[in-house]
Amino acid sequence: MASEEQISAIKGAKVLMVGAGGIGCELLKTLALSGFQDIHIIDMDTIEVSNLNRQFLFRQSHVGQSKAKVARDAVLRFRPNISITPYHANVKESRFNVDFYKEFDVVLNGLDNLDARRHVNRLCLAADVPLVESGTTGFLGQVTVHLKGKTECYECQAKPAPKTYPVCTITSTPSKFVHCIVWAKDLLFAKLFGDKNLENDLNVRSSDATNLSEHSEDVFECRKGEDIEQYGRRIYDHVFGHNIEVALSNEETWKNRNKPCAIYSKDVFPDKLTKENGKTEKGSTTEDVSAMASLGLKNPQDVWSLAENSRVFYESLRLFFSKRQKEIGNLTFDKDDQLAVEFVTAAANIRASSFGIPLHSLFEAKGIAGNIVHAVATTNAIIAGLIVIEAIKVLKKDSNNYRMTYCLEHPSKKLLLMPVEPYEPNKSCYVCSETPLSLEVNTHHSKLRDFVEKIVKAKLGMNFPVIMSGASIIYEVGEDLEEDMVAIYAANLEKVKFFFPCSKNIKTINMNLFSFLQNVGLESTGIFLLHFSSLNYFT
Ligand SMILES: Nc1ncnc2c1ncn2[C@@H]1O[C@H](COP(=O)(O)OP(=O)(O)OP(=O)(O)O)[C@@H](O)[C@H]1O
Ligand SMILES: [Zn+2]
Repeated sequence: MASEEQISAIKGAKVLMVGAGGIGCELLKTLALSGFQDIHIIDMDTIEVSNLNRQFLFRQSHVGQSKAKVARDAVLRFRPNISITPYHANVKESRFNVDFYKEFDVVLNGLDNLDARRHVNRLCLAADVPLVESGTTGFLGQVTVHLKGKTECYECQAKPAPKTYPVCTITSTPSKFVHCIVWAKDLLFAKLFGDKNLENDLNVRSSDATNLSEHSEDVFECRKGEDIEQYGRRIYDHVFGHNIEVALSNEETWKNRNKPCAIYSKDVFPDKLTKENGKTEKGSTTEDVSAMASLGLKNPQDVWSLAENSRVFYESLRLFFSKRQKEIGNLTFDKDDQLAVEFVTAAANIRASSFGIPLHSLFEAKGIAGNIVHAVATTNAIIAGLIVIEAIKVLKKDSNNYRMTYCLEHPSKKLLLMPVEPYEPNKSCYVCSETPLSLEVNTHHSKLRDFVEKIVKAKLGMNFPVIMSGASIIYEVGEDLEEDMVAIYAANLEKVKFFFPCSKNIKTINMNLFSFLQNVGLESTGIFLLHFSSLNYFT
């Protein structure tokens, strides 16, 4: 039973929820049932069929509609007198600024990605609003409380980087199915359907005997007069045949490894592919276009033979070029894109077959390709309950009792929920502390672009950096910049030794990154130190 004090804290509170997915649906319901009366909710997504098994506020008829709006309507049906304000929007939009955050007593995150979490963390710090952060993966979950100056912020501890694999394992010596998936998804799929200008480690030159005269052309481009079947066969033979033979020619590589075998289309494809595969043209929308459907393959849990994978490979390629041509050049792999999953599954299996690695079903391949750990609705419900418990403590300013709680898969000391006292802020956190952060950059080689892209944006997560040298802006990102300024900034990005000052003395450049004030001290050695002072977020 809630005490009088709790009830009045809840009733008077204005809360912001970010995310109306698995955790968000549970959270909105629990907040409403706990007596919260003024809830704002931001979610940028629309409802997908795959959400329905656990995001219980949504029904089949809602597919395609805003999650935030449908979640609101569903909850108002059983709590008609409370106020729920939905925003079908990205939380990173500029309208959700410090002033917007300041209106709330507490912010509750039910997000699924680091980028948005970091963004909300920084705005909560800037607005000095407490944040209750959460996450689940299968049976695991956690809820943490972040209060400026009192507890660590979301970014005080470095987050483990997603698993990566050495490039040579992916391109030359795969030994696990996941290596074949990464190859199919990040190299082959990206090369065929993604941005052609992006760097890619896949061998792009062909030295196939039929084409000696056109040696320099990109083998992944469709040639003049070539029909889609010829193109598909050529790609197949190049990546699964020719490239493997080239790899085999390097004897050293295979001394202590099993040799792969080259696979050519003529050995696995029936003669007239197009006729056989082209008979059914199901599907008119992007979501409906499916190689499995047109080939009559029904069960995504079946493991296909090499021949079946080869047919899916060709058919999905053909469907991309015939039904989704407009998207080619801009596609990135998406685990919810059926045709993309079919292509990647087939390509990974053919490669696996070549390297003697066991083949997998589309269902398994999709899980690996999308880094999917199947969501557990119960974990989301438990986590949502814990978020509300912490939110109430925040509202009562009961900071001595804040807890970070971990939801475990197996009991530890007979407990499945492990509460821990929150940690103190990390004194060297560049986001919430005032301690400068030092970075070393080799100014002889680094372009301003390297600095902006690799450090400021990728590493530090600054979305709209404004970089100043003395009083002048040398780089800026923004929606309403003049064209000539955009051109000047673009030119600045390409400058090497940009950081070399005219004078040999240490020079200070004021860096205003997302209105972060920063100083750059330059040393005459060509290495400079960057001092961050994160006092003035978003001011
Ligand atoms: N930048 C953002 N702005 C607003 N909402 C966001 C942002 N990033 C993620 N979200 C929302 O956070 C929610 C996270 O929910 P959840 O983890 O259940 O993911 P999902 O996309 O619904 O399901 P799944 O990824 O498991 O298929 C999603 O509804 C997503 O739209
Ligand atoms: Zn911090």
